[in-house]
Amino acid sequence: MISFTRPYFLRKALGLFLLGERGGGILKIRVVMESTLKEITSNGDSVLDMKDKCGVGGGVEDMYGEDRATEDQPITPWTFSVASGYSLLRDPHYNKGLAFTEAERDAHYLRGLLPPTVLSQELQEKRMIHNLRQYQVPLQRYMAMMDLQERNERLFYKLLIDHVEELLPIVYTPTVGEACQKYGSIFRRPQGLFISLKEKGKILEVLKNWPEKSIQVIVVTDGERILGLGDLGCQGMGIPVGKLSLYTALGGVRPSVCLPITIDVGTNNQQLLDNEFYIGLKQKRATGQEYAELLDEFMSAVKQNYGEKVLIQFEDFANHNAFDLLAKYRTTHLVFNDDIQGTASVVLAGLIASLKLLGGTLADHTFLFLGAGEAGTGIAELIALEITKRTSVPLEEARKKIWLVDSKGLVVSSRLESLQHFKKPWAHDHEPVKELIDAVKAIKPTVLIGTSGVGKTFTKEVVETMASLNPKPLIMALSNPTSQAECTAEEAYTWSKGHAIFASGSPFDPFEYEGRTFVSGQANNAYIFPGFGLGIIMSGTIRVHDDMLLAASEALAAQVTEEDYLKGRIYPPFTNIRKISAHIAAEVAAKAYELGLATRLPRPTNLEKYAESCMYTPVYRTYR
Ligand SMILES: NC(=O)C1=CN([C@@H]2O[C@H](COP(=O)(O)OP(=O)(O)OC[C@H]3O[C@@H](n4cnc5c(N)ncnc54)[C@H](OP(=O)(O)O)[C@@H]3O)[C@@H](O)[C@H]2O)C=CC1
Ligand SMILES: CC(=O)C(=O)O
Ligand SMILES: [Mg+2]
Repeated sequence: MISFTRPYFLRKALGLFLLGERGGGILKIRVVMESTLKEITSNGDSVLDMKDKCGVGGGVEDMYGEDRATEDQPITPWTFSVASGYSLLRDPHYNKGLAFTEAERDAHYLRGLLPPTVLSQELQEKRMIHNLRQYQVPLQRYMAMMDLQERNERLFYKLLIDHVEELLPIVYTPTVGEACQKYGSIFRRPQGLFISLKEKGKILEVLKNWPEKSIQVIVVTDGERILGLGDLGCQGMGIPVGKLSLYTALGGVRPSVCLPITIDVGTNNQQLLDNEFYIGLKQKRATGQEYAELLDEFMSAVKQNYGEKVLIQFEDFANHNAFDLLAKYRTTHLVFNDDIQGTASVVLAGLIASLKLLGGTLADHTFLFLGAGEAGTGIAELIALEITKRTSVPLEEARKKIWLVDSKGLVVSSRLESLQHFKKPWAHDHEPVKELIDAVKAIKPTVLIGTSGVGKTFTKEVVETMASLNPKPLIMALSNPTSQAECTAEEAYTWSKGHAIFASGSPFDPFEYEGRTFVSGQANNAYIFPGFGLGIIMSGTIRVHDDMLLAASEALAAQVTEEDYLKGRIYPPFTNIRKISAHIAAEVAAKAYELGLATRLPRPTNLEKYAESCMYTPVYRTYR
């Protein structure tokens, strides 16, 4: 006997609804009128509810991506089959392990394939976290989490959501950095698509090899600047995988619509090229036209395969490509560079929040950055933009409050000729200064931000000087992973004698100084991109606009409570992140509607409730 799954909404045509039902390798299509929709569904949401919830591209009728291909555009014929028995246990989307009920074991040919005990998801979760805690080495925990993700997706996400503060440092920075460094050795099964130079001319076909057809978010890297660890080539795949698991866990974007991609154009990392276990192309990086052509083919193929409204997040590209890619595609595609834009938004949120502790307005402060790359100049520009919005000071003037130091020293006008284009707006008039400490003494910043990718660069003298210049110096050590942090929480609090307000890109444990416990915030774009992406998807937004980044910053800053301030933190804890993400999503979507960039019409009245209703929850579903 073939058992069929619950019907699901495929498309609406001529006022009728087409429902799909899967069973025994057969896709049954039923045509019904709207009035009968409620009757047809059994457990959980009605099909009508599903249809009204957020769908691909934020639209309703293309929920399964069927409508986005034009009539004359070739499509791939594909079929559904129902997993049952052994293959059901091997399917991470549907596997529930020992949580299959007696009835499900009967209906799905599972008898004898599982031991007799039936466990609840809660008990499975308790056992899993207990097992994870037995591992002393973070990389072992990472591997156990990845195994779980490949075995039982819902349990993975439930565990991650319920233990977010504990597990974020495992699936994300800092441990994901080590995982990328060792990716060749720990690689088991593909978790995303690898598109290398070998696939040139065939990228559309490669995209069609991915099992999911309706994709809403792609995180793509070319592996050249993985965190502050440099060029890790193809092994950078850990980053898109990790970022997308946060899209789901923190932002509630369904895992099936997320696609991690690594573009492999070679690597200039000689150690990897010499390593027999390296999994990528063993050649130096392609550059220039060869690189541009591959990226262009990729961008076109993505749009052709998934439509206008797929969000493409560029992640950990080196700055010599990142700015150009963003500039090239921001008017033709829905693109977002997390390192430039997401980081800017999260740091601006922290700065807005910190004004409660520091006093004054943003325009009253002076900012000094160590590092003038993607993160540094991205943040600098958004601060300047926010100042102009709030004060009507022209952008050029606002920029003068912001100074950057790169590997050659302070960015000043006498260096203008030789500066990369993204540094030029920051080349103010000043005599050359070589060292950071001298720049601190000369500029007298109230805020010091590290985006250099180089650890230990905020020395004792630097922090002490900041503390001598300011009653409450704001110090942000943003570089990841922990080994690359410009200073630790302990150093910031000790050297400033407990006066610093501190935040870092990778997390630090609370630190006790002279009887007071300081809880530093994590200034990481993980606060922003999941909610930002959700806001874009649910509203069917077609382009990213800077005002949406400002809206996200203000939404995040508004979530910092008195209790957080008392502990010295300028970011809320991650424990509330799903509520925070819904709030960010709502504000981002509201801005998109205001700007006329949102296509999901009519606009839902209560965007925050709508965002919450769109969010994936990983509790097990009942199988009939
Ligand atoms: N917390 C967060 O959410 C995020 C953190 N980051 C972290 O920020 C770091 C930088 O990333 P990104 O901006 O993309 O990298 P880039 O390579 O674009 O920029 C690095 C900048 O640091 C400068 N630099 C390097 N070494 C030194 C040094 N010894 N002294 C002074 N300046 C130096 C470089 O100078 P030059 O231009 O002269 O080469 C460059 O301007 C990484 O560690 C990354 O993990 C990034 C994004 C988000
Ligand atoms: C957090 C992040 O995106 C980075 O360090 O690159
Ligand atoms: Mg990044």
